[in-house]
Amino acid sequence: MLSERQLNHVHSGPRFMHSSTPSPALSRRSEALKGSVRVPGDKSISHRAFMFGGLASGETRITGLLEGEDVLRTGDAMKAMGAKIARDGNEWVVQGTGNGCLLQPEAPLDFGNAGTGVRLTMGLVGTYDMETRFIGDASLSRRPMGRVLNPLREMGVQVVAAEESDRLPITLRGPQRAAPISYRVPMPSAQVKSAVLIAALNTPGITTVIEPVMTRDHTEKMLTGFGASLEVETDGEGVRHIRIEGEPKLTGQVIDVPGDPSSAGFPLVAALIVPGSDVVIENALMNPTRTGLILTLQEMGASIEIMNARKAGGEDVADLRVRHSDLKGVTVPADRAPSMIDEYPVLAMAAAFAEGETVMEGLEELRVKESDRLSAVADGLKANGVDCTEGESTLSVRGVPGGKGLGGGTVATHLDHRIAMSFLVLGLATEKPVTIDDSAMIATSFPEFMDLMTGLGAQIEKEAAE
Ligand SMILES: O=C(O)C1=C[C@@H](OP(=O)(O)O)[C@@H](O)[C@H](O)C1
Ligand SMILES: C=C(OP(=O)(O)O)C(=O)O
Repeated sequence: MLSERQLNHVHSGPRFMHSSTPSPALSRRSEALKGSVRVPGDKSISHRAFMFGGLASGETRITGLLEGEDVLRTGDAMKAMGAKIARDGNEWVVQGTGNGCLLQPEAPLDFGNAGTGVRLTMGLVGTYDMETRFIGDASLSRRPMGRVLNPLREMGVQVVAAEESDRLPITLRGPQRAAPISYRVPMPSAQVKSAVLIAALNTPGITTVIEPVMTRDHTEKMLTGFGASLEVETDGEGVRHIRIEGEPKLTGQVIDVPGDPSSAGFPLVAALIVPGSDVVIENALMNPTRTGLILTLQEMGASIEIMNARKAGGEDVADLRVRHSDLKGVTVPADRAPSMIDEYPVLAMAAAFAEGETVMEGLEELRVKESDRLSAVADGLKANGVDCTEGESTLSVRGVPGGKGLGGGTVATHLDHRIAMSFLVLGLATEKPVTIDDSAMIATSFPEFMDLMTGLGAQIEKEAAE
């Protein structure tokens, strides 16, 4: 069910702002978690489903869409540029404008907290001969946008206005005819790769994106599904060369969005750390660019059974049976980071209960997420008695199996949904409760989080604000 806040969002467009009153929450040591759950649809695929559906000719029908605030804002942006989007029972129905036919929005596009939404949409509209203004909340306005603006500048896009160091609010003005480029992505980022590939949709000729380290490949797969001509070649060094032909005809599709493996990480880690737990998470996306958390937890000794592995809509999916496990610390190599980039906060919670030390390497990208996640995790762990060390791009956590003496602290979430959910998971197995200063941002990616977790037996409650 959509909340009133979400319905307003989709039906009347602009605009709620995150409430200025924080909504603290608390979790406490819980009895065994039991049951079977379905996590909401994958956020990355949901953003792209609205975006490509809104651009394609004809109708796109989407089931399993994540109805989180981030995705709904992408839907609003597509509507502001001419797409028609409506919910019809369990489906979302999108009538696209046709590739190359987006309209100039009348008001700034407000992406709230969503990095994916704003960065991919900058690619989408940057090459249009029109002016578009992008805004976001305090968290998004602190995040770097130069990583997307730089390749767009090479394609002929003008950055008419931006805050210092290419931060939001930003106004783009596209050229009459964009120039195709060959662009080597300087950091492992699916958002940057995707922004350039999407910009190529309104650019004549062949655009090439060179990706030294493979990141999630939803843009490549989905654009191909919508009819774009896209070729991927991996060279002897494992570097991917992605070539896309400009100005393709895109045609509406039927999309079934699988469960978000990043959201699955929360009930999954909760089941591992709460004694006696036995939980099934159904229909989780198992795309190999997204499964780093499962691999790492298995190396730590986690009991995660992958059941009913199958294909759905061109993606691997499976059900995961997770049972409480005695975990041991491991070293997580830097090259695994792209396949679990959003999962480090919740991995750190598992590490807090593992025997010995867990060392996570190659975490520099965590500093530019909704918050500086490296600091936010380290500070929250310390506030709850967990011994850890924050390096420039590393985090080491020394766990306490059983959680004795842990908890009792309040965590600053810095407008970051994953920090909020991770620490609520921590408190399910610490001796003392864990409090978070604000749970409101959970609605950006996992609106059902509280109900789903309490349904499994987790003791999580909202607290009255001070
Ligand atoms: O392309 C995407 O859908 C995403 C890419 C990742 O960001 P980066 O590209 O910044 O690594 C990830 O953190 C984000 O949650 C979703
Ligand atoms: C980093 C995330 O999202 P985004 O970059 O879209 O804000 C996330 O969901 O963890």
